Amino acid sequence: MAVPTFVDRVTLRVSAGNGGNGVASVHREKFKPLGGPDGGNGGRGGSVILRVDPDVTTLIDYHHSSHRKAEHGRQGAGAHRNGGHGEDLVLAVPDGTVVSTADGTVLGDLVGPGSEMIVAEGGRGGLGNAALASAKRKAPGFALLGEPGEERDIVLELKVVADVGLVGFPSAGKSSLIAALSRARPKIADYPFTTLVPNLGVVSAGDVTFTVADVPGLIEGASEGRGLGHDFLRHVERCAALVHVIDTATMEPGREPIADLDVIENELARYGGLEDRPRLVALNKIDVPDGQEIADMVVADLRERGLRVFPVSAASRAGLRELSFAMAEIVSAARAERPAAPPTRIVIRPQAATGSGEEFTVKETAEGWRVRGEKPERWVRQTDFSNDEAVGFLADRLNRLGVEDALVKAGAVEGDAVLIGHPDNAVVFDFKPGLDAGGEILGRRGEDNRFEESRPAARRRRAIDEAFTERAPGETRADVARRLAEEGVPADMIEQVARDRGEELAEDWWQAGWDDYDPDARGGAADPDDD
Ligand SMILES: Nc1nc2c(ncn2[C@@H]2O[C@H](COP(=O)(O)OP(=O)(O)OP(=O)(O)O)[C@@H](O)[C@H]2O)c(=O)[nH]1
Ligand SMILES: [Mg+2]
Repeated sequence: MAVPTFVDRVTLRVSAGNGGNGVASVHREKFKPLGGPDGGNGGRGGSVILRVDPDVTTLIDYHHSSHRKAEHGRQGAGAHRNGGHGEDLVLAVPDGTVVSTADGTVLGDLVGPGSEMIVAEGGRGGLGNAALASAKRKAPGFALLGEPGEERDIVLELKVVADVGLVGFPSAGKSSLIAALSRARPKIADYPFTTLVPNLGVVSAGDVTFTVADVPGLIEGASEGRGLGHDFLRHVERCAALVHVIDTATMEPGREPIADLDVIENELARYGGLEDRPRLVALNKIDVPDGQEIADMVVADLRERGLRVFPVSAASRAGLRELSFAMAEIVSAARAERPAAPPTRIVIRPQAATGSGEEFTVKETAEGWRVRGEKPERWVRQTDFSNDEAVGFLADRLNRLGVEDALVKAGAVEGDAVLIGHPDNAVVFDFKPGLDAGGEILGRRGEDNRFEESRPAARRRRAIDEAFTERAPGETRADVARRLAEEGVPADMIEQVARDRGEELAEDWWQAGWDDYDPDARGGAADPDDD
């Protein structure tokens, strides 16, 4: 298999899996008509993860298929069964992949085999009603929805992390050498700056396999950014060893091998930080008669400087074997000396929607009061708005966070629109402040969602009365009473309505089926987001 064209930049859409929904279920058993809530939690959605794989050298796969999705989490079920997690999608990327947003913000730089980065986090699973139970809300008749997985566009860019960097003047034959040593097929031409982005070749010599980067040509002043200097030097920085590629056959005035070497070394020195890299010298183009002559003239001088020098020809392949084995040697030495850096692990956390470190913000807009914040927005996503109790639970959560207080303080009055979330997909509520500070506030536009303390007593009595009247076949009065109690209706109110209707409720009507269920044993912490 030929190494494909080097691809060093690609835009990719990544979609994490949605979290599974939690489930509302009540334990039922023969002779125990009413058990505790036993709805399991939804599973977490799979995340999309980038991981450096040393066997991958290009980003070409992502050109062919540029939208990648992880698996969704599965729903919870009764009997405390939690839904399975969605499988993470792990995408193999080359060492040195830089990840950024479409607008150029760098999110991370993956260097070192095994380094990884979560680029889209799977949605959390929703809690089932078992997990939502508390002393106050003994058997919630609702569960939380799973959250959608993250989705974003990312730009992957390969910044070479090669074992060996080839450095030299433009047209010295760096790309030609890479092509001769490996299966890489970079562009080769007889004009300077043919190579604009680094090429990477995989070279084997004996039992050592290593990567060689062919990078843009270097000229005097490169350390100050002349030519493609800076780009070039940034790539070289990541190489463990350097090979000077020197053109022995150049006709340009003022150019000769030792002067060329000095110019390049001077630029490397001015860029800094490269002093410790071992170096080799390849005197290229000895197939040209003049080139061979010049090489013979300078070899001794260069060796006197303590350099290992290899007269070679990318064209005739003369000297390439010796050069590649010398490269393998210094690569092995460098690897032995510098154990691989521990892999990095980066997680892109979504930006806090408020950007202020506060839990939420309230702003007045033309459409109404806009509430932004990680928690309020997540809670809204988790809410099943077709379930009154679930909406009530949301209202409680928002209250405890202080959203109502903040709205009142900001000047919101009853009937104002309140929008929670991003302008594109906000949920709109009518503001309806509670009578006391701790009272609940929010219902969805046009609905009164609560079946708890908020309802006027008369309406609640009517609802209880209805529940008794509409008793299902086989359901006893005690069953109805227990169901209502589970829904949070105060026991004395149920008893009162039952008495008014002339229904007889046994003394211990509220006990049956509860023996295996102790909400307080769960610490009564119904809301995992409450500290
Ligand atoms: N005769 C001969 N020509 C060579 C040899 N190696 C490279 N060349 C020629 O030199 C020219 C430049 O080669 P490249 O490999 O593109 O040089 P480069 O160093 O990658 O150049 P830039 O990418 O511009 O920095 C091309 O015309 C090659 O054919 C060689 O060993 N012998
Ligand atoms: Mg080149």
